[in-house]
Amino acid sequence: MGTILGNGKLLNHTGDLIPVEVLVEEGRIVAMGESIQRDGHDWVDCKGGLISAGLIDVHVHLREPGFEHKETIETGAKAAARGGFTTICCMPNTRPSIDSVETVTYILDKAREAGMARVIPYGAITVRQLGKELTNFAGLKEAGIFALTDDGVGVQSTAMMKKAMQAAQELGISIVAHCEDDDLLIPGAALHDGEVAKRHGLPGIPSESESIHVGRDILLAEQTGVHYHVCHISAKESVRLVRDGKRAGINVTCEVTPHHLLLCDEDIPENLDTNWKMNPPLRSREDRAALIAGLKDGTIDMIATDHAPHTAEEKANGINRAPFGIVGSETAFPLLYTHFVQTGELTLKELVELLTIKPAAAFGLPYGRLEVGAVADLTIIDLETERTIDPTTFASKGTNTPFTGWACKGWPILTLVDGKIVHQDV
Ligand SMILES: NC(=O)N[C@@H](CC(=O)O)C(=O)O
Ligand SMILES: [Zn+2]
Ligand SMILES: [Zn+2]
Repeated sequence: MGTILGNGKLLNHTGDLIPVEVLVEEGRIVAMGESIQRDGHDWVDCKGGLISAGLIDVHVHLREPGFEHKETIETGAKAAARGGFTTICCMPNTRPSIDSVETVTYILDKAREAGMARVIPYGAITVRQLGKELTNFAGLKEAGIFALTDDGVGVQSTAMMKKAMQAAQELGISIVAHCEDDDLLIPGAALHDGEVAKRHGLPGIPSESESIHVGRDILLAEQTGVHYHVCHISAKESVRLVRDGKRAGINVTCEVTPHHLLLCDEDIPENLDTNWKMNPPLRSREDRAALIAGLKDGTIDMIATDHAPHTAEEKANGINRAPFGIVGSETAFPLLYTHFVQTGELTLKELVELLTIKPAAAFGLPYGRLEVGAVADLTIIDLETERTIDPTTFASKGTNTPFTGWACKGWPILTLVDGKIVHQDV
């Protein structure tokens, strides 16, 4: 006995929406067609919504272990399921950081218990993310990490990064980088180093603090042959470097966040609401345009949220002292659908691919495809009903979003992981 997802729509090869039913049995998609024999199967009404392969988010912060007041694996994986994400990859800047087999195993166990989105942890590149000593890559790989990163901080030493890439390449693990050169940072800087920071009399975070690492690392990736992936790309120079790297045949990929695609520093409210403070910062209008251009021409491979929950108390510390980061799991698809697909900037097919098959392909994940035989990770999205973003309804512990009150369509109403319903709002 299986479950039929009925009354749904499928994006076909030409990008048209056609009626579809999907039969799920024992965690797999076993049939798809305009109409499937009832045969005593359960039947779930998709209410005319889009049936997509489950969304994949390669960049989230789940905060556990160590910062459970901000988020737990359970609340973060639930928030992801609510946002239509079936696979999420969690960052190692926890306490302890994810730099040992024990912590990887702890997270995988907790995630299994939660039974929400599938969670695949990153392993840290360096012990305690201090940039001094490489972690046990082979052990971490064996324990089940997604890839290696020190996200939260940049790897400052060029020699350390080169050593990491050589070792990762030999083991077939990707190196994922938070690109930030600390030498170029002014302590307390919270906004992009541009007109807006200047107008407020604040020190800025320069674009080069990101792009210098992007350039450095692409050259090292060329030398070492590793798959190198840039986190949350934000500056136009970084986009150019990735584009040039790809043209030169270097194995480089990158992600962009919904907030860097939707917002720029000019949008930050005059009161400097700390829900607009994130790392990297919202950059200039031209940077934002370069990100959109990069997304369209294939330079940018995927969209990832950088879901970074913090408590309201922490965020109440003023623009200089509040922590960097905003939540994203529960608003990503509706924001992107409303502001890129409905406006004609991207097709629905392009958006879905940027959140499914593109991240899966870049990292070799066996998910992201809607086809018979595939793992039944599925997301059903209501493309019609408009709702307003309301953080009080979030499953995440974090309510730190600049998008409160934004009216959107494209809300995920049903999420299945391994054929099991993990979110249902129909
Ligand atoms: N993006 C952020 O602004 N913050 C992240 C760290 C990170 O992604 O670098 C966090 O852990 O809060
Ligand atoms: Zn980062
Ligand atoms: Zn991050």
